[in-house]
Amino acid sequence: MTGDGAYDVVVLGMGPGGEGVAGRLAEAGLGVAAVEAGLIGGECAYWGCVPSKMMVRAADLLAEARRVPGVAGSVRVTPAWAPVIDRITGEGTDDWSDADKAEHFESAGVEVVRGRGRITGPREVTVNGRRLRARRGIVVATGTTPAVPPIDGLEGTPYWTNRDAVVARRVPESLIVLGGGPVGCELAQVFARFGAQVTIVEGAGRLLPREEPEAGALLARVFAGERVETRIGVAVERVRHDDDTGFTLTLGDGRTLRAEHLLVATGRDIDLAAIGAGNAGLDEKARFVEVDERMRAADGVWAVGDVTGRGAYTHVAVYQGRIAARDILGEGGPAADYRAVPRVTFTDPEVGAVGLTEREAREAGVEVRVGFAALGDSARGWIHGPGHEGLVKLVEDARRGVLVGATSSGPAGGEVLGALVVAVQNEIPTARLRHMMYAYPTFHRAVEDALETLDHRQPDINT
Ligand SMILES: Cc1cc2nc3c(=O)[nH]c(=O)nc-3n(C[C@H](O)[C@H](O)[C@H](O)COP(=O)(O)OP(=O)(O)OC[C@H]3O[C@@H](n4cnc5c(N)ncnc54)[C@H](O)[C@@H]3O)c2cc1C
Ligand SMILES: NC(=O)c1ccc[n+]([C@@H]2O[C@H](COP(=O)([O-])OP(=O)(O)OC[C@H]3O[C@@H](n4cnc5c(N)ncnc54)[C@H](O)[C@@H]3O)[C@@H](O)[C@H]2O)c1
Repeated sequence: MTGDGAYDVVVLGMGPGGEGVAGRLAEAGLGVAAVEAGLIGGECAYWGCVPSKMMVRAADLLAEARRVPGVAGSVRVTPAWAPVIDRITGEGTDDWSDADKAEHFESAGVEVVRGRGRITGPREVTVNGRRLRARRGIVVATGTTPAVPPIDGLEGTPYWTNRDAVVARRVPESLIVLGGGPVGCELAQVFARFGAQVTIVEGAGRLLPREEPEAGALLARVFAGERVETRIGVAVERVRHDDDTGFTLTLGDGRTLRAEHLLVATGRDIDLAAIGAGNAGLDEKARFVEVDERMRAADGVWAVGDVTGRGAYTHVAVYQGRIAARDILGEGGPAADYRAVPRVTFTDPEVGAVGLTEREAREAGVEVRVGFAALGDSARGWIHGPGHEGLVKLVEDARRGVLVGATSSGPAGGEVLGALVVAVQNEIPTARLRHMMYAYPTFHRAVEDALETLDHRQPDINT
């Protein structure tokens, strides 16, 4: 707090976005109040990325062990859920305690204010009746909550969201997953690999509908091989639950599905009215907080993270947090650039993607040329054997000769993506990418194979 009883900045919400801003500003000597209604670390640390990726890691180990026969002998695989949930409870989330994080921020000079904050005026946030004034401004970093579709009968049933899935003490015998986006696909495969009979119901025409169709099709094929059923392009009309039979879903095609549990993974909600956004001059009815390239949303208001709608990923929140902090400190530096937002769905195979899909590029008027390689056809894919499913797809702006998007799916799809992010972000000419060496026999050599299929123009390596 500064001498006049005000802070320099009030950060509302301490997920990955808010944490970054608060820490950086306090380090620079500003008086910072950080308001958190739940746990410092937000969705990512306690109910999202960290616990779900611990589950994914465990499930991947089981899958690898099951690939031993025919390649390296035999193993007996006996899945056990207790070590997974123990690891999440202990090492992963400290039993859902943020005491260490709070201490870290307090000792760095941030005043942590517990409670649900509401913007009550320009440069003012009220928490439990206490008014916090901010001389420079407020940073809105309030994230999202699970979206629950208005399906007849769903409300009031004991359905799961990601918050329930990551604390489940046992694996259900059967699970319906509503929504085949990243949350639905990752968790469906985890529970299936631990023995649940899983069915995904996805309203759109394919799994991961925001990604390339080839990626969704690949995942559906792999899931079919693991006995994960997928119902694509179908609506759920009604949900019923009773304690004996569990959940019964009536689908638009008249069929019914039954399972012990239902996981709702149909996206995320943002409620700007609930945080009093209108009192700071923001549009409370908007879907997201509109920000400029410096994360400014209004006079004395910055916003970072999921609430800005620029990609619901931790790395986006952290990136934006750095830019907002620099702006608040008057440090300048590069503005936000979203041409190469990387995204990885941690299924097996992983689905990594960056920039535009082929369709998005065409819709943006780009003269598109596409390159493609199947991982199974590559030397490494063949050597790898079971579990080698994957692909690389490149989207080139043919006029400029640069990549504007790429997808990399495979056992290390997210890691291979790194090179493609560098290429898209830095507009490295595809002619140059063709004349690099790609270590043999890596998965990333499939990028070279995909480049080969773009076309066979005489490359000009001096461009
Ligand atoms: C199951 C799952 C898995 C995911 N996996 C990944 C992944 O592998 N990689 C990845 O990049 N992203 C992943 N994500 C997305 C990632 O979790 C989010 O993008 C990230 O948490 C966004 O950070 P944030 O700071 O914007 O918001 P959040 O993490 O949502 O944090 C917002 C914070 O604000 C607090 N808050 C809200 N309103 C108020 C208020 N009025 N007053 C005080 N405090 C308030 C909340 O309690 C919360 O702590 C995953 C998400 C889910 C659900
Ligand atoms: N690995 C990662 O980086 C990772 C992992 C999980 C989540 N996330 C982030 O969290 C956010 C939320 O993930 P998500 O998967 O919940 O959301 P999403 O919006 O990405 O996907 C939700 C899916 O549910 C479908 N759907 C919506 N309503 C439906 C209905 N009534 N019936 C059937 N299907 C329906 C949609 O078509 C969509 O495919 C994502 O935007 C993602 O960025 C990231």
